[in-house]
Amino acid sequence: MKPTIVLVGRPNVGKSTLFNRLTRTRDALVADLPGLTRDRHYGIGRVGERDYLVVDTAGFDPVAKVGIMHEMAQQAERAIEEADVLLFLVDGRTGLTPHDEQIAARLRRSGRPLYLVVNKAEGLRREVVAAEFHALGLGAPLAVSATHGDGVTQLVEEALASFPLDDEPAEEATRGPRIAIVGRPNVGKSTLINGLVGEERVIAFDLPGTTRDAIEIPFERGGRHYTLIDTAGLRRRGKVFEAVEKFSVIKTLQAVEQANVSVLVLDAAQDIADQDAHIAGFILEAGRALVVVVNKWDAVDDYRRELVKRDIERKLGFLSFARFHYVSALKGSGLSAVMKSVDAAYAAAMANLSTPRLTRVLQAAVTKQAPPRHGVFRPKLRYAHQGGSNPPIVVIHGSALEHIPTSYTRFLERTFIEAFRLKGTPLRIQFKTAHNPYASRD
Ligand SMILES: Nc1nc2c(ncn2[C@@H]2O[C@H](COP(=O)(O)OP(=O)(O)OP(=O)(O)O)[C@@H](O)[C@H]2O)c(=O)[nH]1
Ligand SMILES: Nc1nc2c(ncn2[C@@H]2O[C@H](COP(=O)(O)OP(=O)(O)OP(=O)(O)O)[C@@H](O)[C@H]2O)c(=O)[nH]1
Repeated sequence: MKPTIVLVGRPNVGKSTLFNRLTRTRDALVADLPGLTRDRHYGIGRVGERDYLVVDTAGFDPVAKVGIMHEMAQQAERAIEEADVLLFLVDGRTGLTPHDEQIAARLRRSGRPLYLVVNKAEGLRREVVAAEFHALGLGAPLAVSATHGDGVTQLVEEALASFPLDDEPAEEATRGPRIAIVGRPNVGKSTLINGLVGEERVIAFDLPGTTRDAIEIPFERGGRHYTLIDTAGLRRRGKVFEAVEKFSVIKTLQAVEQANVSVLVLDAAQDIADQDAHIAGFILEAGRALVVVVNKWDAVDDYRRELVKRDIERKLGFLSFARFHYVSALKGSGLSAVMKSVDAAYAAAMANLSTPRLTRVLQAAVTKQAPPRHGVFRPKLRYAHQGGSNPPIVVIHGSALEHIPTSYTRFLERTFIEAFRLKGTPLRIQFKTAHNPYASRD
């Protein structure tokens, strides 16, 4: 499982700037998708060999007792409790403040691994920085500059040193698709899980009370094996599952990461909210196969149904790669079709794409529509092979490929998805340019 880094600190110390730097490598993957707004607080990142989730607790105001600020404060509190590593940011230019000391006291109480990060340290002398912040009693501060990037790689390496590098889920360990059922509070996730699992055979269900890893529930349906990745601490009472924890964004994201297929549950009785879009965006960023379930279809009339469909089109247009189902988890209607789409999305995410066929499809695409010329450069796409699964990665070799515009990359993605019938999964394209400075000129 990818470790979760949580950024905490008073306003203006540079949390968002550090967050952006820590997640930047991933931005390019999901750039320019119509309708997609990135969640500025939750992201995936990679520095060197290290993959991680990163959470920015910006706006964290522990004094708010009601309303949206209170909600945010609660999620921040949860993030602190669920962090694998806390990075406590202070401002090297303004020095230590009483507010820093209050936050430090709160973080110490959490008992989570904690690193003191002195930001805006470009041009500052290490000894000065160390002396100033030593008083916090949090050990030697790590000096960084979020804007310039100084010290950020060392910071990540040091903070994550104790976590194992390899976090690919062991494919052999479970049979069949690993499914994460996600969505904001009250959309009907537990009801859906019961509809899918409750009546069927649950192969083994133990409660590893202390483990912080997501819990897995293997089950069988229609003679096929699946594993459910739990997001809410499910407990079984008789035949039904109950969620015993409140909604947690971090658990949701970790479950998505660990799954092959995410089932995003939406509530037809309510408008699509930012939080729906953010979870959807995260699934896309993680490259996970997706099935969208619009739940509570029984509770809405035809007029509302039309509105919902239009609302989805407008706000979740970037999910057009996924299949949508309009169901009633409560009445159990539409669930078999959901599972069919889960199977199809899983097959697409794990598909083997042969090199000769990929190359043929690539060449046909280029014949149909050549990549645009960029100044004196005309990108040349020569051959393609598969570079990974879940999501499928297509590696394209050629020259001057760095000049290929995003729109053309999207065209290639669509072409591969159609040719290999990969409905339900995002697909990634990586370009590898041969290092011959003349090869690309014509
Ligand atoms: N000199 C310098 N300025 C920085 C650095 N990192 C951030 N800043 C500046 O500090 C200011 C605050 O940065 P933010 O990233 O918005 O701070 P924040 O902690 O997210 O603030 P809130 O969203 O209010 O919690 C901005 O003007 C940044 O440009 C740094 O490494 N060096
Ligand atoms: N009419 C209707 N109500 C439903 C349906 N599915 C769930 N509900 C109701 O919606 C409410 C929330 O359902 P839950 O399954 O607890 O939702 P959840 O997403 O697990 O909620 P959290 O555990 O808070 O995240 C309950 O009152 C359900 O009975 C449905 O298909 N139709």
